[in-house]
Amino acid sequence: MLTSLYFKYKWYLIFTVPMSLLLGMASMSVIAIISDALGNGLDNMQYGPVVFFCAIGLLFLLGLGNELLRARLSARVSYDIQQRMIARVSATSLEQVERVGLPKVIATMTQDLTVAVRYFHVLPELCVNIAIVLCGVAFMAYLSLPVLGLVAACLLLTGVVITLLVLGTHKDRVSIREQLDTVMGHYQSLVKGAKELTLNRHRQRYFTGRLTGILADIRGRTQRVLSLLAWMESWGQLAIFAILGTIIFLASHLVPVSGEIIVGFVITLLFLLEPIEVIISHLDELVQAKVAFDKIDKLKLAEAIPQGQTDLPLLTHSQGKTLSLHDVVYRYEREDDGQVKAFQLGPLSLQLQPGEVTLIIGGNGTGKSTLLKVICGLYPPQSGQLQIAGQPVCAQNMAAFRDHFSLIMPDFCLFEDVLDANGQPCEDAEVAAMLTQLKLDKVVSCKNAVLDKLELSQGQRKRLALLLMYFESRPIVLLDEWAADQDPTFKRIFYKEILPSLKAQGKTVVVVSHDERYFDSADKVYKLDEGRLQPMLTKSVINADQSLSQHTA
Ligand SMILES: Nc1ncnc2c1ncn2[C@@H]1O[C@H](COP(=O)(O)OP(=O)(O)OP(=O)(O)O)[C@@H](O)[C@H]1O
Repeated sequence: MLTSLYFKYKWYLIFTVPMSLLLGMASMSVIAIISDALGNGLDNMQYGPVVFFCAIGLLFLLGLGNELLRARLSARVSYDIQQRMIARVSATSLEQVERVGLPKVIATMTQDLTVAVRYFHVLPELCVNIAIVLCGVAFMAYLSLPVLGLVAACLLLTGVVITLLVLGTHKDRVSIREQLDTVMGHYQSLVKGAKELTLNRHRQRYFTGRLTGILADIRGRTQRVLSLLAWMESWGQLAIFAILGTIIFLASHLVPVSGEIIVGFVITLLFLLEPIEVIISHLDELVQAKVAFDKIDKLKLAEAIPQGQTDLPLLTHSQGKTLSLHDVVYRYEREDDGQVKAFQLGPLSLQLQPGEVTLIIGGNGTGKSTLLKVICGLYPPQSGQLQIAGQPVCAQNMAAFRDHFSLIMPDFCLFEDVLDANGQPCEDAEVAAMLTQLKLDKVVSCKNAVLDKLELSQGQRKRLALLLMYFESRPIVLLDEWAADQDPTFKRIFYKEILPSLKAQGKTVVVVSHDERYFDSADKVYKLDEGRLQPMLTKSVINADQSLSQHTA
């Protein structure tokens, strides 16, 4: 990401270099005038007050221009980095987000972005201060090359020590940042597991003990980093004062030099004290920002939403087009203590028709949820093929393919905005009517297409998810154990009214369920066993079979 930002903002950065040099030269010209006045006395000085005020006027304009440029660059980069991150997280496959894990993504979105944004704020200021120091060195070279030789030797030594100290902080900075991912995960558990931890003090002690152990390690490393920074700053100050002492007390004994030149050196070095301190502190910020950029890159987020997506025809009942899976395989693989643990779904083939309700049953961990994610393209199959209306689904048309689906999983996320099929806000009156049908009108209302309350019971939240799905109006509906949290009355309404209504609208409906009582609501029932799919006979088929055989007898 850092390289692409350099590239995008190259003109700002390139422009910063001459601006910084001009600013450095203007600063030095002011110092030269002051040193001339102090060294030669007011009667013998070469430059008058007019030159001085012109020089500080130029310094003001260049300084202001540079700060305005920096503010513009910094604000733009900050906006750009955050927008890129949102686009990249949205474009990243579910598989990759699951592989990385929520704590790492959150740590990066909150911690790394803030630090990374500072990089382009600090870089121009670093440039300016380096330019000032270089101009200061050039001015000192003009005053006396032999004395500069003394100064340069001390400055070089200081620079080497400071660089070594900065590099010394890098390892600890990386380690602190790595541990922050774990801390973020623990913070989540602390909030999510508040009930369990409050009820079990042993677990709470064990848990907080582990967390504080990590925090103690971070504390130790932070202390080491801050100590190194303190060394750096003190060393920088000491070096400047040592150089001043060398010039004042030793220079005239070592090389032939006048009092005015010594005054010039002293004033320049005192002036350079602040730029040198700024450079030292900014070097540390750059190290931190580099660690943050590396961390962002490590998430392996997608670069952007893939371009050149082709559209697929939406499935409708009248077209009678089918969604089919042909010898599809999806495999999870995880390494545990050097052993590869895997779960494989398929190879399986399945045909889903508009206006049909298909029920998937099976024990825990047999692959039902995985199958739904494969059907809707959240997990692209590793082999085999998905087809819709006879058209193969591939990477290029995957986004258009996913537009066919509404999915409600047990860990669904409820959004407060009610949007229609085109992503536009829905009419409040229509939403209110639907809330009444779902028996939610007493607890939730909708204003400007925004639901006013999401803190509800799990069964009620699932009804709201159904409401959002209804307005999205997608042709294929996938419901994973939706009815599991409903009371008996609403369970019956779901199987006997809602599913038939979806069917009548020509939707392709796939329901994962353990509700044996309602298997006859489905047109087809399949059982998953260890990732293998087997068709089952439904009651309605059995009844139809029986009545047919009675009729023929
Ligand atoms: N993200 C993942 N990474 C690795 N393995 C996973 C992942 N998600 C699920 N699995 C494994 O895949 C298998 C099938 O999981 P899945 O969630 O599809 O089962 P399920 O039939 O829906 O179970 P349940 O009825 O309990 O919801 C399980 O053995 C599970 O451990």
